[in-house]
Amino acid sequence: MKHVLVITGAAGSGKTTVSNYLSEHFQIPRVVTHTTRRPRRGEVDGRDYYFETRQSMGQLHLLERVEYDHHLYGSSYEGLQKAWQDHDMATIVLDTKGAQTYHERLGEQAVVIFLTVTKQHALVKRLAKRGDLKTAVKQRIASAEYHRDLTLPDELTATAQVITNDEWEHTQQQLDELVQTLQ
Ligand SMILES: Nc1ncnc2c1ncn2[C@@H]1O[C@H](COP(=O)(O)OP(=O)(O)OP(=O)(O)O)[C@@H](O)[C@H]1O
Ligand SMILES: Nc1nc2c(ncn2[C@@H]2O[C@H](COP(=O)(O)O)[C@@H](O)[C@H]2O)c(=O)[nH]1
Repeated sequence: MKHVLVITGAAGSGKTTVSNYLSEHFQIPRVVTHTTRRPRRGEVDGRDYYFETRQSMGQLHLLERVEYDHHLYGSSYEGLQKAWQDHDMATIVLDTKGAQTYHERLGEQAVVIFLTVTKQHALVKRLAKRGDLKTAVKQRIASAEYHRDLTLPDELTATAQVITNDEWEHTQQQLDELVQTLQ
């Protein structure tokens, strides 16, 4: 059975870091999603996201679409099929609303990983350390979506793999174990 590892959690919890690790160490491809937000420093169109306008976003054939911190984000079934073409596993980085949609639509094929940290203030520190502009961090942590994504939705508590990403070595160990069980 093909699987998609749906990596979710609050901003700064380490979703992209986890996806990059799985790509580098296990060659698991990431589904590139679409957004109307502007690229951050170093982000590349087609690698990190497909950067869209509201108009071009409206023309896409999407599996799900959300509004997060005043911007649109969406992922397509075609993107998932493309990642699955040569691999039995793929990753996708989503907010918790998107993670619920994948759980509902794909059932057991969607393995949800919810990332959290013990101390919430670590998230803000990590966003600043990543180089995000102060104003962008302020806006992000003031958003309703940021607060919502600090908690795993009730619908996912029975099935999601919860990883407390305080110490990277421990996170890595849990990811290695998870990948082994799915291979
Ligand atoms: N266990 C960890 N310990 C310390 N720093 C970490 C850890 N995991 C990730 N980071 C760092 O935290 C920052 C945020 O990580 P990342 O970009 O992966 O978060 P994210 O959940 O994808 O955030 P966003 O939703 O805002 O895109 C990065 O600079 C990353 O290197
Ligand atoms: N439901 C979806 N969520 C998505 C998608 N692509 C990214 N995301 C999530 O949005 C927030 C904000 O991302 P950022 O890159 O601006 O920090 C974050 O939680 C992402 O995981 C998507 O296609 N659908």
